[in-house]
Amino acid sequence: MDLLNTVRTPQSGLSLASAGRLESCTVDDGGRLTLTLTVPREQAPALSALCDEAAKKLQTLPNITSATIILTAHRPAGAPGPSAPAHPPRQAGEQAASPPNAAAQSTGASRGKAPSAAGGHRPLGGAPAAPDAPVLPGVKTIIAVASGKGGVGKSTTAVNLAVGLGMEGLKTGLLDADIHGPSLHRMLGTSGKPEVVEGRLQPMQAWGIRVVSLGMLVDEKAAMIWRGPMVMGAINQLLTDVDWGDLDVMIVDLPPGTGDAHLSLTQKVPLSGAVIVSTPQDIALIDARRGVTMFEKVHVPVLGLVENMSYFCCPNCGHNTELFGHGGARREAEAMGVPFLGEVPLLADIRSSGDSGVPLVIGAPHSEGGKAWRAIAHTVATAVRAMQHST
Ligand SMILES: Nc1ncnc2c1ncn2[C@@H]1O[C@H](COP(=O)(O)OP(=O)(O)OP(=O)(O)O)[C@@H](O)[C@H]1O
Repeated sequence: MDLLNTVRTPQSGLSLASAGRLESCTVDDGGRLTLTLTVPREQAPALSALCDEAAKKLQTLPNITSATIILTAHRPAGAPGPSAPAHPPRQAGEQAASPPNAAAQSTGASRGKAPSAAGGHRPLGGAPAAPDAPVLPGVKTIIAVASGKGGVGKSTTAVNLAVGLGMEGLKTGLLDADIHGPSLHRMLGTSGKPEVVEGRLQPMQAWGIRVVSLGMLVDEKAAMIWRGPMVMGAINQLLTDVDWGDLDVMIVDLPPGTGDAHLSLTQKVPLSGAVIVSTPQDIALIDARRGVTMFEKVHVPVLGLVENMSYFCCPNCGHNTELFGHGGARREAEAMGVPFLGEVPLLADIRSSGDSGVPLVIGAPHSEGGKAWRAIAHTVATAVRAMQHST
């Protein structure tokens, strides 16, 4: 905080330490420091201009290899709506996550839809939102991949589905909105940071698709402790500050459950459909049912349920063991009147493909898991094409 106090605005002499409240401070094993500060909304533009210099000062601390400052802004008392990140994460000496004028862009409203009374975002300064301007004008279809419960293979499904859709000939993007546990960059084997061109983040390319994950931009430990408004602001930025270009379909990997990210996404973009992933286990299915109900409430059609970890096929003897039961998701889909998209077995090569950064549909397309996911991708591609022809 002493170091932050040495960097002040020329006009009013404000510093990040004097005007901001420290929310969190983490240092990872590599010496990467991430500070999160809440600042008064009206001072956010002036204070965000100090972040680069302040981050450079922090980098001079012993054992610190890089420093990132994240500002979140409070609305003035009485103003409607939540607070939101005041500018994208900024690292000393790095441009990747800090497009110029980001304070005005970061809450996305300059290109986004009008803020809704239920918690939409406003720009921190600059032009007001264009009421009906679409957020992703070049993206024809947006599909969310969700699960009621964590660890059921939602991200693995999102990756193989997105790459599989690319293999089906659709121009595909993948947005990692699993803010508290972004993992897609690892599953796709991307490294380094996305470039910034003319103030807009460029998606990275992997296995024929475009991808952006918060894991490419900030320290994962910092994102894990973000609260609701910060999560919503970060998702807004990943939608509006990224140059997604023209896409046939965008897959959005949501966090597990039915929380802030889901709300933010459904308010911000017109979702064409949702794919829900579950294991056959009862407890996972109860949560999957909640997910289906949530999407139905916000009028997003559920394209179907995927049963992951459906059975374990022993690589030695070929015997199938139904570790979490079997067929539960198919029965649940029938009971809820939503399509069943297919079952994917529990296989060691699925786990290792996630760790190696080569999705199974690429690395072993003819394996049992590869075939299962290609079939699911084919069904979703058919649904996407049908939706596009009907509009
Ligand atoms: N069918 C499968 N067979 C073997 N391993 C799998 C399978 N599906 C997923 N896994 C492994 O299980 C772990 C969790 O998967 P994944 O990260 O996709 O789950 P998730 O639902 O996205 O979790 P969370 O939402 O909590 O981040 C990963 O290590 C992944 O490789």
